[in-house]
Amino acid sequence: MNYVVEIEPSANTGIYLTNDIHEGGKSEGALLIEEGFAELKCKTHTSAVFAYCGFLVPLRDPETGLGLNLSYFTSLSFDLTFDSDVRDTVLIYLHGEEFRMGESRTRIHMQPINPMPGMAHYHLELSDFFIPSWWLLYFAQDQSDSGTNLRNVIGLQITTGDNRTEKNTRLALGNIELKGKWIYAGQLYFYLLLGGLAIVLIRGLTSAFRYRAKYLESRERSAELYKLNKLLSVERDKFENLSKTDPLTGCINRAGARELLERLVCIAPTEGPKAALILLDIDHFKQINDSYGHEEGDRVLVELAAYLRSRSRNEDAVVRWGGEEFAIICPQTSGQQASLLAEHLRTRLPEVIAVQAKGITCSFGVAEFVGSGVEAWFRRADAALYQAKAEGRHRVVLAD
Ligand SMILES: Nc1nc2c(ncn2[C@@H]2O[C@H](COP(=O)(O)OP(=O)(O)OP(=O)(O)O)[C@@H](O)[C@H]2O)c(=O)[nH]1
Repeated sequence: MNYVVEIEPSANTGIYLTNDIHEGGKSEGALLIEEGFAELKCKTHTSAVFAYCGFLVPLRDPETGLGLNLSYFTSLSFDLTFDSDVRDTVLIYLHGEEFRMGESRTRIHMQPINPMPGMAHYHLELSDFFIPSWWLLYFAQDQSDSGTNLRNVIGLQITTGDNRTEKNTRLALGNIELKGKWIYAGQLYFYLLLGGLAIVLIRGLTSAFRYRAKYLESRERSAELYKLNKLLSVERDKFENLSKTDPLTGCINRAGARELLERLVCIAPTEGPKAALILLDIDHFKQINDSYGHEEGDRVLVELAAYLRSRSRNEDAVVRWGGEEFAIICPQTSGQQASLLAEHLRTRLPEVIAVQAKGITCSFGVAEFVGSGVEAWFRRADAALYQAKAEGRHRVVLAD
């Protein structure tokens, strides 16, 4: 992007005449300033000093009041009319004010042009300005002091040139234009680099946020899945338990009992009896159903189951074996001990309210596990029960 400073000669521009009088010369000049141009008529006289006349255009930054920083400027252009008795150059100077070793001085930058007679537009690259050899000779302090410095340019000077004969010259200066860049290439690259880094950073952050959001989403989903699995496993356990529970009485059913018995007989041998099995069957239950109805029969079953559970030990398992038949699995119990428990249950049966009124009795078959498998164990208990029924019911029979 270009930045332009335009100067139109006028009374306000502050253009003034310079000539060699100050250095001891004799050249004469007359300056006329009109709106839009400044005219200089000059008669140069040879003398001991370099003879010249010229314009000096002050350059000031209106905001700071200092000279112009032309470091970022690229060109100087102006309209100039040239008339002279002789062929001559015109010298263009830029005066840079600077401080060195605590002292103020003016660094001169210069570029000659070779004007054609009459009016022409001149365009000069600022990079073509150089420090004249006379300035280096008289003012430069060392080698490092020979470069240009356009950071604080306080004046533009346009003077008659190198032809040292006596001459009459007319110079008319029109519009002056200084063109520059808002930022110079180095800065532009720096800002571009900065912009690039910012884009990379923003992209990185955006990706990081996106990945974090995904991570959080997947974590949330995992948590949901975990909860669902837990729920399913609870439901599965519930169904598994249900499949091993009798829905009417809440006792373990035959499937559950079978699993329990298998586990029991597999336990490593312990001292003393391993287990005993009590089978009990309600006597003439069919008649209960027939007399009081099936629902009342169910109530008897439910209350009897509760009675059996309340009278057996914690480690015993009460099983609804099927229909009106129950089993009690008693770990680490001998046949004798189980018979006593069965006897106890038989005699206390009237405690069951639903049973008492109907004069219900039960028959019991008891068998201790003797080490020849669950089926054989069960058959022995069943045979004892059959015997109890056959011998008149309402009794306990212990298998051999
Ligand atoms: N209310 C009810 N009755 C059942 C249930 N399961 C089986 N029963 C009944 O139990 C009775 C069993 O009758 P039987 O096998 O003849 O035996 P019993 O009448 O008890 O005679 P004994 O066992 O020889 O003393 C049948 O009438 C079945 O309908 C049940 O869940 N509820």
